[in-house]
Amino acid sequence: MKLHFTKMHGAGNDFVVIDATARRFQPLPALLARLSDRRFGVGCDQVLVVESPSTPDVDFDYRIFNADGSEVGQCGNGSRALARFVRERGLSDKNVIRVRTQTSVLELRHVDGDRYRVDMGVPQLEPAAVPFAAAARAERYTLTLAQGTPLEIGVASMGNPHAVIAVADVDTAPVATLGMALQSHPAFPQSVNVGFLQIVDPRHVRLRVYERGAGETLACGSGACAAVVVGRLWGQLDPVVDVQVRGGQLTIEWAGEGQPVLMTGPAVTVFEGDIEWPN
Ligand SMILES: N[C@H](CCC[C@H](N)C(=O)O)C(=O)O
Repeated sequence: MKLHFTKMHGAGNDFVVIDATARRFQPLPALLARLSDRRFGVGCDQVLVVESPSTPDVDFDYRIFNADGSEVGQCGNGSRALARFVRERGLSDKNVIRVRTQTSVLELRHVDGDRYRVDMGVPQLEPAAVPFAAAARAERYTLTLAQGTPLEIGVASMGNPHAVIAVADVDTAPVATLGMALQSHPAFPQSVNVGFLQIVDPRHVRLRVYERGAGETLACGSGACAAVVVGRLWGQLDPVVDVQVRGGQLTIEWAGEGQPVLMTGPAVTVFEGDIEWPN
């Protein structure tokens, strides 16, 4: 069987996108590995599957699989890629489309050129909703790492779990070391995406993210949203922030508690292809 796919990226966070609106896609582990593996397969951070809606309140269902095969409930950069994918393939004639993931309903729209805008929903800040083991909600938590080092973090969910660490310089931050340490920390029962946030000024930040199930990516949309939410809760960021990531730039807007986070950024189609796969 020939499986058609589209290779896309959002600020360097890259995806293999499958149109499963007309034909069901079976997310077999070996097939996901073939699509994700950068040497033995196509290669991407996440595989995105677009399906016909399971409920009338949305236009599409949207499944997200990390490079390690784990299925998750949010992918911000991926949602912009999905908006472009739907537009380019004429899967909808609407200007604003609603998509459902395992954990969220998102609203997507084309802005201009390569730029798309996503309503990422209201961030969840209660520890149990992340999930994160803490007695009560706080703006800052202190975790003790294996070697006894205390670490101060912010925590938020955008439909997927995020920890945010303030650093003086993202270029020298111990992204992989601390990222892996937090991902295996018992306080995060479903692991976590770990953001390293350098605040340049209240309107400009730099960010690197060590993602759950993918390692460090060149951009993480939900990570950029979580970092701005935490930075605003710390009283250090404006309502509109430009987030410089290694693969480009995202603009994140958050008016405050109880309000949705809006993310604007690029989505690019790189190429299309087919792989042979036994059906
Ligand atoms: N790259 C994605 C995040 C994927 C989420 C995944 N790493 C997880 O939650 O496990 C983004 O732009 O939001």
